[in-house]
Amino acid sequence: MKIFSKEQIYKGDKVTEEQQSLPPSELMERAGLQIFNWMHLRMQGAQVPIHVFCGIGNNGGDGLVLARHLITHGYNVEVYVVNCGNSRSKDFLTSYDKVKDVSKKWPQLLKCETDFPDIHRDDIIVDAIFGIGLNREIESWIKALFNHFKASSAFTLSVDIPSGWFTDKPIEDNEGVVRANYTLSFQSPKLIFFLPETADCTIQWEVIDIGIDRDYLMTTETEYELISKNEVLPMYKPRDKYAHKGDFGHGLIVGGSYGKIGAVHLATRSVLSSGAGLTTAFIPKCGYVPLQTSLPEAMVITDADTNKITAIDFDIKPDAIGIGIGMGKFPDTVSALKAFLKNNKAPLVIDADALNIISENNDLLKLIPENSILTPHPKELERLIGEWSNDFDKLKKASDFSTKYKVLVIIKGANTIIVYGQKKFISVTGNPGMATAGSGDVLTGIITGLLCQKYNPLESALFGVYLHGKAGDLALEEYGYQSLLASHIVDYIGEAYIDLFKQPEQPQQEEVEAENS
Ligand SMILES: NC(=O)C1=CN([C@@H]2O[C@H](COP(=O)(O)OP(=O)(O)OC[C@H]3O[C@@H](n4cnc5c(N)ncnc54)[C@H](O)[C@@H]3O)[C@@H](O)[C@H]2O)[C@@H](O)CC1
Ligand SMILES: Nc1ncnc2c1ncn2[C@@H]1O[C@H](COP(=O)(O)OP(=O)(O)O)[C@@H](O)[C@H]1O
Ligand SMILES: [K+]
Repeated sequence: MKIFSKEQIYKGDKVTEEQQSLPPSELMERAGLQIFNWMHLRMQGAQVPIHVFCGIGNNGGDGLVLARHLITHGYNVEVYVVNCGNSRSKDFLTSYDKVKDVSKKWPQLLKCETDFPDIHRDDIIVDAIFGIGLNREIESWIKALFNHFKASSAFTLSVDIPSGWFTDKPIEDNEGVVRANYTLSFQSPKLIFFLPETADCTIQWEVIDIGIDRDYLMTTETEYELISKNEVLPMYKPRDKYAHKGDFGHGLIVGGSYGKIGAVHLATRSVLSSGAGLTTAFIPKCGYVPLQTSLPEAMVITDADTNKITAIDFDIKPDAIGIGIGMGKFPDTVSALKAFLKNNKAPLVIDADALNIISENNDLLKLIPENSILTPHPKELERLIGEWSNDFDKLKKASDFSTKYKVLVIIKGANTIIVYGQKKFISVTGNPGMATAGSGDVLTGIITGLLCQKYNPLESALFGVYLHGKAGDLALEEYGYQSLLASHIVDYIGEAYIDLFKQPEQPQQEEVEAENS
């Protein structure tokens, strides 16, 4: 699903109005009606007090359309206009007049703190004060209004975007914003729903379709895209009945040191479980017996050294290599990585200590093959690209890094972001149960396994991050947040593949008949 920028949304409105020859404020009518339908479906006429707070731009206009429908359907509604200036939008004024057609009560004008209404914790707040048009700091009395919402603990439904948040830059005052329980976002979600510093703007969100021109939506390239099942399903490569293991490539995991052979086990098993035909681990000698015993499907090649990697020599021809897991940064290992990068021709997934070594030896960056996949967690990313001032700055720096060195950067986190030059993909699979030792090693293994099977680097990164998160989500159902282990994620890679082809559950015929009767 594409995430449109504010500028693209405004352009989409214009194109739609032209293409569909819409009368003025028709899109606002659609927006307000859709929000009403959403509420009506859930509230079924319940007389809970609903406080609709409207700004004076089009977001406020949407709020007024909603309020009008709530009033005509007999809901218990109070409408307020948050008077923060004189530049009321044309469509706002049209909606304002229409509210007066259906109610004798004028919307209450709020101008300062003494005007604030009482809000009970069981009431509902609709926040239609600022939308994507917010363009400057908010006055302090409006921030006080936002705090009044918060203090009430009432359920807060935000229209399009919680008020006070910008679509493309951080907020300056952490207190001067609305934090919504639910946000109904028009046509596409907002980027801020997915970034660590801003995701608490809303607990849940949903996209509302207001019929923006389909061609425009299809043909407009966006900087950000959400990745879920719909996006990865077309990448899946089905298996031919007569396929043999030679068709699915040979994956190599290079890593491990004394006490960290388990990490290699997890990654190697993930290469196998994601579908590679053959898999080899290159490790120090100390890992030979444990790995051969615990993972009979894998082959093992050892370094000359017992405890660490000192020279990455092998006589196999891997189709993809995942390197860095549990490897340490011993001087001999640093030299081994340098020598390896100079000679290597295979596609790479670079993780953990290999990333840390590269961060400390910038001259190695130019040795990384084009389209290699780097999988840093935030601390490793900082070592690579330097400090950032906020999430937007982080994404810009990561994009510049990806463009400069022609590599893919996977920023791991609650919502993992795959950076491919200036384009960014956000994966929404995964859960906090995966914040556990070794889960990153599993991701490296999965992506290496996909590269082996001739998924191209971008597909491997997107599909790999999706499968990893999905396997974690499925494993969660069995183990719960606390007991989920990285090896459980590996166990569920197969279920994650199978789930690709499961349809959402359809209601049984009897249920449909009961609903219709
Ligand atoms: N395709 C879409 O997504 C559509 C969006 N619509 C709505 O239109 C909204 C955008 O409308 P607008 O562009 O009018 O913008 P907003 O309604 O977000 O607000 C802009 C108004 O607030 C003022 N303002 C901005 N920052 C302020 C501040 N800090 N303090 C006081 N006043 C401030 C502006 O001068 C302007 O008058 C969307 O968020 C959405 O709710 C719909 O009405 C139609 C279709
Ligand atoms: N709260 C979370 N929600 C979703 N995924 C998470 C969360 N915390 C961690 N993960 C995922 O778990 C993995 C952790 O990787 P990493 O930090 O490298 O762990 P390790 O080094 O222990 O293997 C990443 O893929 C990350 O996206
Ligand atoms: K809003």
